[in-house]
Amino acid sequence: MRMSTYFLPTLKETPSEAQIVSHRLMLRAGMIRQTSAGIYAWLPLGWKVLQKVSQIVREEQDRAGAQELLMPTIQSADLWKQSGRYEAYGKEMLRITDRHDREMLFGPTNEEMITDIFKTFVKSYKDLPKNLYHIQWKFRDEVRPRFGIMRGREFLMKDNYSFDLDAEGARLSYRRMFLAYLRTFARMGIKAIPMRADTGPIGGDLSHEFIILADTGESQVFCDKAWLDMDVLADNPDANGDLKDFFAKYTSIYAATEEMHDAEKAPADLVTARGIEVGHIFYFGTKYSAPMGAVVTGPDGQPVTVEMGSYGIGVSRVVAALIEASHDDAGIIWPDQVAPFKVALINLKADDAACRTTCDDLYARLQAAGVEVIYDDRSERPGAKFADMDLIGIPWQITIGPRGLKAGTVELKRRASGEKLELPLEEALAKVT
Ligand SMILES: Nc1ncnc2c1ncn2[C@@H]1O[C@H](COS(=O)(=O)NC(=O)[C@@H](N)CS)[C@@H](O)[C@H]1O
Repeated sequence: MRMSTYFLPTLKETPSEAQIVSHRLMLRAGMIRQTSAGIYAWLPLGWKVLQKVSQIVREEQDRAGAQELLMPTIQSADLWKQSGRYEAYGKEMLRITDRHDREMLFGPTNEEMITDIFKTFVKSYKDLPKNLYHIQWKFRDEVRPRFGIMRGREFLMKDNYSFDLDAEGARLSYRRMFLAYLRTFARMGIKAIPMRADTGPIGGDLSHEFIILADTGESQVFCDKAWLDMDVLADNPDANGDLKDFFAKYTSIYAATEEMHDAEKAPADLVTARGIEVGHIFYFGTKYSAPMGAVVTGPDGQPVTVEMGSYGIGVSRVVAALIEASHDDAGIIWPDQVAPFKVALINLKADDAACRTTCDDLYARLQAAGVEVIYDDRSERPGAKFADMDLIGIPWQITIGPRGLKAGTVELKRRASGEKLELPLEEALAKVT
């Protein structure tokens, strides 16, 4: 992508309405545009990151045996009347009446809808377990949307729903999702700590929130210092096993949200911090399958009400949480795994023929090698180019200028460390491909 044509409306000033760093940087980096309270358009740079985050979520769901589908955003109120949540959900639910005066709503979550779909088609225990997910926009009419997309009203969520014959099976599904969540966030280059949590309006009696430690987090959390050095990707339990040892290990290291914190049980090495909830998983048994009649024929021929759980990740919130966890005064520092581009190619002198030819060739070679590159070919001052690339957080910068060309070198900079190397173009190319 060439900066001279890219729709990237970066801002020089810090928007006054932005109170936390991720909101400020997402606006300044031209990633989002508020269209109304708590509702945002995702501009090209932001959309690229959102898709990368979604793809890692998708890969780990598929790896855990979940199956992707897509449910609509608009739902019939009838489903919510069956489960008894229509009134209980309260003002956060956006209620709509269609032209035939049918009561509809913009879905804040999909337990009822997925249970209705499941029960229509699954009649026998032989078809269990099932774990179905989608990545879909949700609407929650938050009384005070704030912090940009961190607490929005329309937001992107990956939500799973598991169906099992009995509680033991449902707890295995829960452990499989627990592993998938630890892997998902670790693959994005962030540390999300699973904490025993309250179940709230979703319900049930077993629940964990996955919390990223960040000074601007909305929740107060407590955890054993051991969590800070944990490398879950080094742990590779047999995903087809019962995961009991794995689950016991990671739930025995103290971590609790404020509601669940118990000072008596806290370890000596206790970390108290602010946290951002990026995921929340629940086991809630027959809370929805009973009132909605999701029943299968059991092994003995008798009817069995299926046992369920649901598992959510705030995909759009993760983008903001990534920035909260990884930025500096110059701007965003994207982990390689989710960066919108891998290389920023900066031409210091756009009107210098030799620089332009060398940059155009390198741009073509990087693209041919499948490297995602953003090429600053504008006639801007060098300082403005460096500032923009630092702001939008591209992991590698390759800078080409007249002096370097004469010396036969380019400058390669690693955004995260700030380390700069002067080296031959071929060596720089080798480092980023
Ligand atoms: N207003 C919001 N803005 C952005 N993300 C949100 C918002 N509300 C919730 N989320 C994200 O969505 C995740 C799941 O939401 S939840 O309410 O905890 N769980 C559910 O809705 C379950 N149905 C999971 S399938 C949260 O962990 C959080 O990361």
